[in-house]
Amino acid sequence: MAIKRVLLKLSGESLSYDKVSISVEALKRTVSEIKTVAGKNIQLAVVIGAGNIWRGCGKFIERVTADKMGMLATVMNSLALSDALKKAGLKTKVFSASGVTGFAEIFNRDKAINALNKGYTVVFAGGTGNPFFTTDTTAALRAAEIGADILLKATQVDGVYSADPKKDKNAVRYNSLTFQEALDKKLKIMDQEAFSLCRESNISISVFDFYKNGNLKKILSGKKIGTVITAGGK
Ligand SMILES: Nc1ncnc2c1ncn2[C@@H]1O[C@H](COP(=O)(O)OP(=O)(O)O)[C@@H](O)[C@H]1O
Ligand SMILES: O=c1ccn([C@@H]2O[C@H](COP(=O)(O)OP(=O)(O)O)[C@@H](O)[C@H]2O)c(=O)[nH]1
Repeated sequence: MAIKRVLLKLSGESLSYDKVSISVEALKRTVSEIKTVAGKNIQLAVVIGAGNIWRGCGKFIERVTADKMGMLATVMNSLALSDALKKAGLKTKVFSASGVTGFAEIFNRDKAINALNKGYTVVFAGGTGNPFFTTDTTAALRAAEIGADILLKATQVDGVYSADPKKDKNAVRYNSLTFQEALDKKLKIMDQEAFSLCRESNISISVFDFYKNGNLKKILSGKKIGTVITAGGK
């Protein structure tokens, strides 16, 4: 099946080189990767996390409040990304899960699909709007809502392994997996909720190393890199 509508999940660290802020150089690099695919027969929606701004707060601040801060931080990242994409010549729209009057339009599925059909790169901010969730689950949710053909999970590792490859040097990489296998093996590359949602909506997930230049384009050109997680067998 030809891929037309894509949900790209970026972690907040894709906008940062020091893991604690937004850096212009990291932002520019992320934008240049997105620019190689957006608008070229591909409808692109992006969910961006906020690990760069938020990580660590949870230890000091009560969970629900910390989660609200995390969601607000995704709004900041989304505004930064959207603005940088505009500077690079793309049309963009930001939709936020919760009302942030004056900053971004509130999420509306029909409006988001309409914008994608008109060639806008759409950025979904504010997570799901609820604490106790992550932006991985947000990505799966929005992918299902907009009827995305695939969810691309951009990470610092080159696929899904039998264990976290940053912690276990004996971890083995999978080329492909089923959702059932990912759930049964409790693979921590994404939340179990995200796997379940994608399985229900039959949306494949591709986990790939976003930090190698050209990988995003390669995946959308059909090159087999990273790990693909699907409903079907290996
Ligand atoms: N089974 C696994 N396979 C691959 N990565 C895993 C696995 N379990 C945990 N991880 C970790 O999950 C991380 C993905 O975290 P995330 O914050 O979403 O993206 P990023 O890679 O940008 O930090 C990887 O960097 C990796 O260290
Ligand atoms: O629906 C959501 C999405 C996000 N968050 C909060 O926002 C933080 C930032 O998102 P995430 O950790 O997914 O960012 P990433 O690791 O992708 O940069 C999360 O940890 C949560 O605290 C939340 O409460 N609900």
